[in-house]
Amino acid sequence: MERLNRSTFRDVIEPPGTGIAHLGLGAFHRAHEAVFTEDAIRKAGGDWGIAAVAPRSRAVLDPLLEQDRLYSVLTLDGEQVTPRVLGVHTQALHAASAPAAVERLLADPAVRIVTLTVTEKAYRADSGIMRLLLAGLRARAATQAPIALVSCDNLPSNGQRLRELITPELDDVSFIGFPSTMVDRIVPASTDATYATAREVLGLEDRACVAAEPFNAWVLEDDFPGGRPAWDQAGAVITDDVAPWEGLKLRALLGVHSALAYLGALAGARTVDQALALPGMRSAMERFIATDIAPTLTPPDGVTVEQYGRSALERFANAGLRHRTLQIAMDGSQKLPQRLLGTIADRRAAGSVPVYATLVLAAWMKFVRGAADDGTPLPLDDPMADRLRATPSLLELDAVFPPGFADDAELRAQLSAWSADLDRHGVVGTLQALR
Ligand SMILES: NC(=O)c1ccc[n+]([C@@H]2O[C@H](COP(=O)([O-])OP(=O)(O)OC[C@H]3O[C@@H](n4cnc5c(N)ncnc54)[C@H](O)[C@@H]3O)[C@@H](O)[C@H]2O)c1
Ligand SMILES: O=P(O)(O)OC[C@@H](O)[C@@H](O)[C@H](O)[C@H](O)CO
Repeated sequence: MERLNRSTFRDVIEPPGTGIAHLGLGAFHRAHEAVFTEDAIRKAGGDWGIAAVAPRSRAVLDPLLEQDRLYSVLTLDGEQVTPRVLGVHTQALHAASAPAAVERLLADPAVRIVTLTVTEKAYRADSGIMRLLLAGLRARAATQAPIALVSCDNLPSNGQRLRELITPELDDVSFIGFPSTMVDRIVPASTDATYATAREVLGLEDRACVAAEPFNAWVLEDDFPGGRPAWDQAGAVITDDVAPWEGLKLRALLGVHSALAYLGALAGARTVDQALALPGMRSAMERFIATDIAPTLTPPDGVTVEQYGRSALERFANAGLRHRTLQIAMDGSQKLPQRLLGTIADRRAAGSVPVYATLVLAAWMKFVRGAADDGTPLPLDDPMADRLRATPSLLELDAVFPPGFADDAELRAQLSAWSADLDRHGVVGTLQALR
């Protein structure tokens, strides 16, 4: 079968120039920012082509280069597949082997935006990608060409987080904007089944394709000193304050996603939709949202947490996505603080013990121990894996847990009760007893 490229597929955009450097050439960027940006260029023009930077692995970079940087996004709605070929990438670079080229890109005044999807664990001044970003910004200081650094990672106040990371390392940040953003589209890692679907629907071999759900959302603060694509004309929401959206997403969507990942993985569910279909799971998740999460959030005007949570559950039920529970379960030590532990801390401060949230925490603790309910080994893919496995009382890890958790007798009692239930009855037995 022929390969997807600019000769085999001609009806595709070719941006007139590069205005964005993107760090983190993973699945998410290809189905989210790239789609918004291509739509914005189609609607309003602009030299906003994207130079994508793969920090370490060449697994996406090489196929993309072989395909003239074209790839498809396969939108999956149950059994229905809608393909779309994107051509918004003007360059693709490898940071690990060509750091000087990336540094030049970041210093280039024509590039006015740097976006990032580098996962939670890369947000440290000493991570390789941050050091490279800092080197590029130091080189850029010579021209002071205005630029926005836009985190598209699932972190609270992600713009502020970047600002706090970057500011102490540079003499001058006056030419840099740090808008916070809320990004939302479920984009599972591609598998052989994804490549097979692409072959079927495109009639071409596409080794850089990604599959995604129909839903796609982006809320951004407007802090772009060098301008930005007309993302608003492509459906993005530009706001003064992203915090209410962020809180909702982190706790009512991602908190529930992680809950399904840990409870599901323990029960032997391979995918999120399978986890949600376990007996008792949906009603437990509805109660987790209504009883534990909702009281901790002030949602944006016109939205209720329960409504938002119900729509999140509908999205998780999309069987076409086959999003693996073990993928979402990765890096729990980096994800749970913003997805779950904030909810627990807020409920404890209000004098309540959040029963469903502590069940999820007990499930993560059992997951860390490495065996499913039927004894099947579970992998612990986490930058703190060694410390997690070596620590007898996880609540004492202050790199993960907020202060006060370790000494909270009521919280400990609820957690022990759930741990005993999970050990004795497994996830399904525990959930069924809740009904
Ligand atoms: N996939 C989704 O559904 C989704 C949705 C919303 C937000 N996000 C955000 O995007 C991030 C990436 O998701 P993805 O699906 O693209 O994952 P992915 O595994 O496909 O890609 C991860 C990217 O991050 C880079 N990376 C990983 N660890 C790094 C490190 N220590 N230093 C520098 N770079 C590193 C990888 O090289 C890769 O380019 C997530 O962590 C999340 O914050 C993902
Ligand atoms: O991408 P991760 O690994 O940080 O988290 C896995 C999922 O929970 C997450 O990617 C969601 O699918 C996404 O954030 C929905 O917008």
